[in-house]
Amino acid sequence: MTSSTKPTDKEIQNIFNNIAPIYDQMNNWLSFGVHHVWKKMAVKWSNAQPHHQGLDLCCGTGDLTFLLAKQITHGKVYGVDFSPQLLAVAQEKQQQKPSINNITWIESDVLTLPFDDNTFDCATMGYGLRNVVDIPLALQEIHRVLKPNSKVAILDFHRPSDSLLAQAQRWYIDNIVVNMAQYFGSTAEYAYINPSLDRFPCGEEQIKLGQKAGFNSAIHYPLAGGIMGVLVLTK
Ligand SMILES: C/C(=C\Cc1cc(O)c2ccccc2c1O)CCC[C@H](C)CCC[C@H](C)CCCC(C)C
Ligand SMILES: C[S@@+](CC[C@H](N)C(=O)[O-])C[C@H]1O[C@@H](n2cnc3c(N)ncnc32)[C@H](O)[C@@H]1O
Repeated sequence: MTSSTKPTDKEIQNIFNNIAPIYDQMNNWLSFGVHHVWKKMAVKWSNAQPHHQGLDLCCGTGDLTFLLAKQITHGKVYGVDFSPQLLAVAQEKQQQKPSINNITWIESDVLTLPFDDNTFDCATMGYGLRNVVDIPLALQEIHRVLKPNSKVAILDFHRPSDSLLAQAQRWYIDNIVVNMAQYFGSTAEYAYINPSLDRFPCGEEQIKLGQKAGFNSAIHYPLAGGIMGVLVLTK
């Protein structure tokens, strides 16, 4: 895989399996802990309520799944990911959280979700949409499994419209992020972020894709000056 070619499903899976042991620590260091705030905002925008059935797509090590589960005190939450190594970290983390007992972890590709139509009252996806090999299909699947009027909040990197900030973001990822990853022997895995962001549709395009997938409402909220964003889709 060269940095400009789009990786296959298997290559994406390998990237995340490889970085499982350092994934959480790197996110905390690189974002100075701020990714937890962005994740809380995504849960709020998903409109999760105590009796809901919730779904966290591309759940990885489960940060968003745990936040959803805290909000959904009387319902069930499903965390879905195709990386067994990241799911294992999520399950280890759950053992340190005995009060959270409403999560089911599922190893699956989010492009073929193992759920019936109209199952979920709310959903989240953190840093997943940019990584799936077929974004329109992922949005169609989310639309299929959500109940009518339910929301999904999709958090991901975004290129800011301010060109100086966009350059600073690119520099930060190519230098700080990749150099820190090099220390752990994971250069290639983190060097993949910038090209994946170059290919990722901007907020306006994401809104159109959401509408095309059948959602009644689509809003994109820029975060931190537009270096991140949350796409909120309502079925
Ligand atoms: C939450 C973070 C990363 C998630 C993440 C997403 C991916 O798609 C990956 C793919 C492959 C490997 C790893 C990942 C991955 O970890 C961390 C976000 C950190 C960002 C670089 C944002 C940092 C913002 C800071 C507040 C600094 C701002 C710097 C400025 C723009 C100069
Ligand atoms: C950057 S991580 C995000 C993890 C977590 N949601 C978070 O916010 O920290 C991206 C995740 O998407 C998962 N992923 C990518 N494509 C997927 C697919 N087609 N099906 C299931 N999981 C996928 C990866 O395994 C990885 O766990």
